Amino acid sequence: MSDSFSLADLEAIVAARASADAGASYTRSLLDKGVAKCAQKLGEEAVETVIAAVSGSEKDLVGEASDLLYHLMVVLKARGVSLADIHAELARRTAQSGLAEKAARPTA
Ligand SMILES: N=c1c2ncn([C@@H]3O[C@H](COP(=O)(O)OP(=O)(O)OP(=O)(O)O)[C@@H](O)[C@H]3O)c2ncn1[C@@H]1O[C@H](COP(=O)(O)O)[C@@H](O)[C@H]1O
Repeated sequence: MSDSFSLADLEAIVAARASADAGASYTRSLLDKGVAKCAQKLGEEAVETVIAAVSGSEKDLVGEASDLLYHLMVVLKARGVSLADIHAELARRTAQSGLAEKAARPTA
């Protein structure tokens, strides 16, 4: 299972749980609170991931990064953005290196 588990599987789980009973699903209860609450949780998990990256163990980082990706999938669901949208944007960016993109930005 874990060898083949992907973000697409997590996206499908989040989509399925969005219509589950709120009392039986953390995902549904979070979505019911609205996008601002989902985004707040994403921000908290991002900070916890940063702390784990700087001073936690590898196990801590794996755990916090997993929480972060789950909460990102919930926020994308709350906003109606699909993983396919993200894949398309990432694919578009492969045409240019990050450094070239940074250099081409208009100066403020
Ligand atoms: N991957 C996850 C996942 N990662 C983290 N979490 C939950 O995210 C929450 C965040 O952790 P916190 O310590 O901030 O929790 P908390 O303080 O209780 O949260 P709040 O009360 O502030 O919302 C915890 O309750 C975790 O269990 C997740 N909940 C669900 N999933 C996936 O979603 C599936 C469906 O879950 P349900 O929607 O609950 O059925 C699960 O089988 C998993 O595959």
